[in-house]
Amino acid sequence: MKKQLAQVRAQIDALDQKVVRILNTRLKCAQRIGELKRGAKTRIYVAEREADVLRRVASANTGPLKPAALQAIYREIMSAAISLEKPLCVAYLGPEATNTHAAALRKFGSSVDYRPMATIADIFTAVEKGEADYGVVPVENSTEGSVRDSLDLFVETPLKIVAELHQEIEHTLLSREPLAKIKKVYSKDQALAQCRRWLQRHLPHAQLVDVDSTAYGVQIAAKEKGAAAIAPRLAGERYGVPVAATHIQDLKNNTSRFVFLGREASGSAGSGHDKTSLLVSLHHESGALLRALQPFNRRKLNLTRIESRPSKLKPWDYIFFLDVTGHYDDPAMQAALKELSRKCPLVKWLGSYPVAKR
Ligand SMILES: O=C(O)C(=O)C[C@]1(C(=O)O)C=C[C@@H](O)C=C1
Repeated sequence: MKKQLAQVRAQIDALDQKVVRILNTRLKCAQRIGELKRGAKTRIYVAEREADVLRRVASANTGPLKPAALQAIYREIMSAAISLEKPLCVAYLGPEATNTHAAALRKFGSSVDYRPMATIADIFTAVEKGEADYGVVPVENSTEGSVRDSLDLFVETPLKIVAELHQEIEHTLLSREPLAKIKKVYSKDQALAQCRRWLQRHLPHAQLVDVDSTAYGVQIAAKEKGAAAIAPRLAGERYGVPVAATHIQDLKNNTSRFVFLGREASGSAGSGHDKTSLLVSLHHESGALLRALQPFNRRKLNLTRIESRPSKLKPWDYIFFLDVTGHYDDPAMQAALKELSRKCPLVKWLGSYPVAKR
């Protein structure tokens, strides 16, 4: 057995040499692409190309490599490629170890720079001002629905959505105290709401305190007597707060959708499997919403989401967020948008980007 083990390990050693050589050859190609992009002043991160690369390698995979492992490996390879093309900075809702941080790492890998921001509004501002190249914000959750803080910021921002990601969210109660001694639970409003029933059952007398992020709640719970936080388990490890209870979200498969914001929209070619996000306001007349949706329906453009928010300009005046399958530059989408613009006082294109796997 010892001899056989040594033989197979020698085989692995030889293969590793080859893998490293091939990786470096691939990275040299990325460096060349970087030169070309810098010369032409075009985008370094190209979501639609990454989606294409991931599709190609997935279809070449005959196993035993698992699809998720292949995807994670390629995430890191492309992250290394990006960092050789140009140092990129991604702003996320900090401090470290929030769910938004995890989503950012899953999208951009570990070779780019990350910048924690105190609030969701700060993420928009950092990208708008060019202090970060991209920003990541949560937009909706399968248990609690829309993240209002994020949606409202889309009204004013010139930024475009360049990518999306679905991430399963598991909540952990972190505290230095046993359950019986917990008087306050700190977390982001969305996380508190996703654990509402568990909190009623196990901590009915605790005060629930809404703070700017889950990991910020953990920083408070690290210092305050009688305090706990709802956050990712990793945040407990990061800030030295022990686990008091795990899997406390009310629904299994609790998933959040994150979007990535950039100053430049994704390319006109698209990935072939894209989604377009829009913000629309309507005239106050009966049937206005129906008429606004007809241009998509007639062209068989699938409406995957509609969400209303108060316009904040007048009471009972609303704006609508629409997600439609297809790319902004598709002829059918262009025709639908032209028609929509004739019917609505405001149509704002928020971005077109590859549809993420759920
Ligand atoms: O094809 C490009 O535009 C590249 O920069 C290369 C590459 C890759 O490593 O495959 C890296 C970053 C981009 O986001 C997309 C793809």
